[in-house]
Amino acid sequence: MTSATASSSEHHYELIVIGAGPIGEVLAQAVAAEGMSTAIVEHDLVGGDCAYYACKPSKALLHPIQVAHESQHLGGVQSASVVADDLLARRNAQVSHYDDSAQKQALEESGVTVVRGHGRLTGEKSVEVHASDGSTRSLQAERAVVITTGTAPNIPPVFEGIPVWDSQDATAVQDVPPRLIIIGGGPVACEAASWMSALGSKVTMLIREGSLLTGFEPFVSDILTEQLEQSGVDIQFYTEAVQVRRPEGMDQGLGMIKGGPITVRTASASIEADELLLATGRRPALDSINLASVGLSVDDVLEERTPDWLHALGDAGGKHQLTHMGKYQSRQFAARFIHSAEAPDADNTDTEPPTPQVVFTDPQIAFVGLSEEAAREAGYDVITAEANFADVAGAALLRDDVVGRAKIVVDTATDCLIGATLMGPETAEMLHAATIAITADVPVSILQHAVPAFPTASEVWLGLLQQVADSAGR
Ligand SMILES: Cc1cc2nc3c(=O)[nH]c(=O)nc-3n(C[C@H](O)[C@H](O)[C@H](O)COP(=O)(O)OP(=O)(O)OC[C@H]3O[C@@H](n4cnc5c(N)ncnc54)[C@H](O)[C@@H]3O)c2cc1C
Ligand SMILES: NC(=O)c1ccc[n+]([C@@H]2O[C@H](COP(=O)([O-])OP(=O)(O)OC[C@H]3O[C@@H](n4cnc5c(N)ncnc54)[C@H](O)[C@@H]3O)[C@@H](O)[C@H]2O)c1
Repeated sequence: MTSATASSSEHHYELIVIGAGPIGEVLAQAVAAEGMSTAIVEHDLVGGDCAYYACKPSKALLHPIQVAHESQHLGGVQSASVVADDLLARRNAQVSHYDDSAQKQALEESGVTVVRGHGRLTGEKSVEVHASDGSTRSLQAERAVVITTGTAPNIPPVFEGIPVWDSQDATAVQDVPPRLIIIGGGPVACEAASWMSALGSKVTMLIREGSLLTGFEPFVSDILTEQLEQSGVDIQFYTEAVQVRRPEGMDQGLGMIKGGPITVRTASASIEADELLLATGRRPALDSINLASVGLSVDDVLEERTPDWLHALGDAGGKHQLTHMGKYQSRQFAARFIHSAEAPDADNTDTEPPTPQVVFTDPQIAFVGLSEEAAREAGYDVITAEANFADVAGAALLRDDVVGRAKIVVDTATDCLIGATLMGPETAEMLHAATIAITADVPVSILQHAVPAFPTASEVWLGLLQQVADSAGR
């Protein structure tokens, strides 16, 4: 067992982690649990964006909305409706009213030293922490420094300098704007359109491309567009902002409307709203950690041209922007760090596991592995199968009017699943079956003997697997 050593001006740890989001926390806790001295540096809330400004508050808002929707499509119950103030109160409770003391305490109880302040590199294995009270603390790593600083929003040039909402404001919404423009069609835009519309905003989505959720199976966009439009969202594809004006813009705090009306001019129209949410993606937050002090650029980190002692994991590493995938990276890294005397490579895994993702819209969109298009682009020869959830007895019992579709992608060379999309009722909880099938390389001929219980939505697998068997001539 080793412990932190401190001289009057410098504190030594085996591992220093910059950024206490879920990825940094998982790594620091795993290493500290082995008795290795570990410090984690955080300049905002311990728990990171995920806990306070992203995953947790967004799902805290979306789940009651989903329950209300379901009850409106279920005979035999008096349907529930969303009560805006109560919904925001639930969100506040789920983010502990933006108080991280319990999360900080949990980290400290697991043996991690939490250092509050902005961390930046000052040289090899050296980190300087600037606290909000103006004090500075120097930390020295014996073995490694890991950057887990998450992401910062992408701001297209036309929006630069104009006060508007980013995803943090949307998840922390306090003031509900009567009219909201959302720029973008990714998961942030689609989920935020769902909760802002349920809270009472008239939402207009402006999307540069011709679909929502690019990269997912094409039917996902078709179904989701119809569902969002039915709930009152106006969706305009192939539409880009060319000019933006907000004469009385001012930042009034997180989740508050940032001033007077905002006007967006597109190629064909001018649209006015009370707020605008930029959901145009996020990039690794590597700009303010002084990489130059160790002779590195942002690209060096993203392309893994870093010295042995320096690594970036989670969103900051640039491979995924999903909590569960970052936490997986942390567990893998921690195992190698604990068992090797040297600092391990960040990416020393034999194979990259399939990536699952759930977008918590109504219906839920659960996706793992490769879409058909991505599989073909990667050179696979594939068989695909599709089925509607409305044709599955177990799904039809969950909701009176079932909307949704499932698709699987099978590699003909191995007869194994390489991708699955389940868009329908309660599919978030069904996804792991597909993830296990892909990870374990279970052939379709075996999967056909995994019998789903009746009457559940999982019976969708029966039709999908039979179609693949038929196509393969079995
Ligand atoms: C609205 C929204 C909803 C999302 N929903 C989901 C979801 O449902 N499921 C999912 O898997 N993913 C979701 N994501 C993505 C998910 O939030 C990220 O993948 C996840 O937060 C990454 O964790 P992280 O630890 O890498 O970074 P973060 O959670 O961003 O944490 C990084 C931490 O580092 C701190 N930090 C940064 N720089 C410094 C510095 N120099 N010094 C000290 N501290 C620093 C930050 O303050 C922050 O606390 C969502 C994202 C958004 C925007
Ligand atoms: N449930 C979930 O798993 C979940 C929920 C929210 C966010 N996330 C993750 O967080 C990350 C950020 O999400 P996101 O939706 O912001 O990013 P994204 O990259 O998935 O989508 C960004 C959208 O903005 C558009 N865009 C980008 N630049 C633009 C520009 N200059 N002008 C107009 N449009 C532009 C893109 O075309 C796209 O539609 C993603 O990796 C996402 O997977 C996950």
